Amino acid sequence: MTVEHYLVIGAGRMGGALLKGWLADPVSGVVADRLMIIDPHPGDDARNAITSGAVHLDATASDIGKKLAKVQTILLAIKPQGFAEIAPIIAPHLPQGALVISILAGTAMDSLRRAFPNQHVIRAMPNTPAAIGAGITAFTCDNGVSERQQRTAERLLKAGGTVHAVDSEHLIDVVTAVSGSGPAYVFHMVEALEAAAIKIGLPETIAGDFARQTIVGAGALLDRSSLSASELRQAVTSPGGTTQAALDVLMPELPPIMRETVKAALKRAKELAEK
Ligand SMILES: NC(=O)C1=CN([C@@H]2O[C@H](COP(=O)(O)OP(=O)(O)OC[C@H]3O[C@@H](n4cnc5c(N)ncnc54)[C@H](OP(=O)(O)O)[C@@H]3O)[C@@H](O)[C@H]2O)C=CC1
Ligand SMILES: O=C(O)[C@@H]1CCC=N1
Repeated sequence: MTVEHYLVIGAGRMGGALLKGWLADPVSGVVADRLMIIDPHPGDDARNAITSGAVHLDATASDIGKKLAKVQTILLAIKPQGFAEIAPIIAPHLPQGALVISILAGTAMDSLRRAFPNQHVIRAMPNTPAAIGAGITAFTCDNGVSERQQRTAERLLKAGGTVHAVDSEHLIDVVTAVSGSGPAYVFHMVEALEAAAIKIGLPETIAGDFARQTIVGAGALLDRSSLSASELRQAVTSPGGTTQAALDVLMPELPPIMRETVKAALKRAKELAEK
């Protein structure tokens, strides 16, 4: 059986979250001493992995080709803006037929294919809850990705939570706007609830706690309950009560704002693809 070697290019917040998830999950098949990291300033999770035996590589070192000769699977997790600079430095040293999994928002399959002409490419869109196995990821395969490579990608992405294969690249951009960026929408809701709580008189010392735990508790209930979000909302809402009064304000406003929110993210993904 071939022993798989993995490379992470860009181990900041998202690359770090994923590699932390891999190392915590034996099913991922990734162990520290078969993991290589290229990142001039790796984040905390990657630094911990390096302490545990992962190899920190310098992409410009003269022996980089020798070091990368055994790599079969590469996670590309740099900022989209850095892609044009780093891809030509690394691609010539990657083994022919290796799998490149890109999580770059808006970087099109076409650009990835051109940058890695001798490799096979998967575009995936995870989210930061992957760091605790509670993420959701969509991925799509380019032509030429083998079934074994698709299984490898699913195994790696599943260490971060739920995984869905989608058959169009456009859906990766759509998912980016929904779940990729989505945790930020929820965190902003906590910020807004905290600010509103202070405004109506909750002391600043405890307002953050009440706002945060409201979202944490509601999320956990949503996770564990068999009821839909709509049914759980109705369970809070007594006819003629306080929640009804609140939702009379919120419900007409939030759906159009949410629509504009995801549309702005999708538009930006398409703009990034044109750069
Ligand atoms: N954050 C998120 O929620 C999600 C992000 N993504 C995608 O993941 C990618 C990374 O985002 P995120 O983790 O937030 O960004 P970060 O900035 O946290 O991570 C990127 C890392 O890449 C490093 N880096 C910069 N230049 C190079 C280089 N030439 N070679 C190797 N590494 C380099 C950065 O170092 P330095 O800090 O020194 O620049 C940094 O550590 C993006 O493409 C984004 O679209 C996808 C889904 C969700
Ligand atoms: O903001 C971004 O562009 C990335 C993609 C999804 C989440 N963060």
